[in-house]
Amino acid sequence: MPTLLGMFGYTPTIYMPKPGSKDIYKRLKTQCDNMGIKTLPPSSDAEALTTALSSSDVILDAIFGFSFKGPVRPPFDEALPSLTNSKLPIVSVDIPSGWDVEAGKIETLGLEPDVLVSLTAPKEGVKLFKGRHFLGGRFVPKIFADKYQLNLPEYPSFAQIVEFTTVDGSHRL
Ligand SMILES: NC(=O)C1=CN([C@@H]2O[C@H](COP(=O)(O)OP(=O)(O)OC[C@H]3O[C@@H](n4cnc5c(N)ncnc54)[C@H](O)[C@@H]3O)[C@@H](O)[C@H]2O)[C@@H](O)CC1
Repeated sequence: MPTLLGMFGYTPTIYMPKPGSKDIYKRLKTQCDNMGIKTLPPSSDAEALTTALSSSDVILDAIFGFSFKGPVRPPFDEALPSLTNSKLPIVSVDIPSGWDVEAGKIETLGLEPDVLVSLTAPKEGVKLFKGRHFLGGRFVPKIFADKYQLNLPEYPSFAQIVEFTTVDGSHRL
């Protein structure tokens, strides 16, 4: 994601307090370095994050994924409140960080994003999400969507993203 943002002319700063040990994380970090995208130095406190937030416009939350299980351990137990307290708009990827994939926001530290971009299909835990809600990841074959009654919205034309609408057809917010 940061590499795409860089290509579209944004200047993201990455918060990754513990360098990822998986090969995929290492390769993504190399791509970001090669594009001159800044990563905050690994740290166990949230000071650098708070400083970076003071000169940021929006938070793109991709900290925890659908396999997250609470409670939130350090250093994220400090980082999540810093993100919330910044009052910046938050866009979460797939599931807001700190939310349980099925039970939803059961952790008090869980983020309250303004926008959620669900991938492939919205997860059970975001049923009560009230902000703007988009769906991306347009690769579910109709046979699976029907079989599992995913009830996915129609993507217009060649779009790779679609916004969920309310029952009266208007967009949320
Ligand atoms: N894993 C996947 O297949 C995909 C992940 N995506 C997104 O990528 C982001 C990261 O997803 P991951 O699946 O890597 O996320 P995980 O929730 O598996 O882990 C992210 C990091 O958080 C740490 N962590 C997990 N539980 C914790 C807890 N309770 N307290 C403190 N630290 C904890 C893990 O050790 C890991 O370093 C998310 O926004 C997710 O939605 C999507 O972009 C696409 C597919």
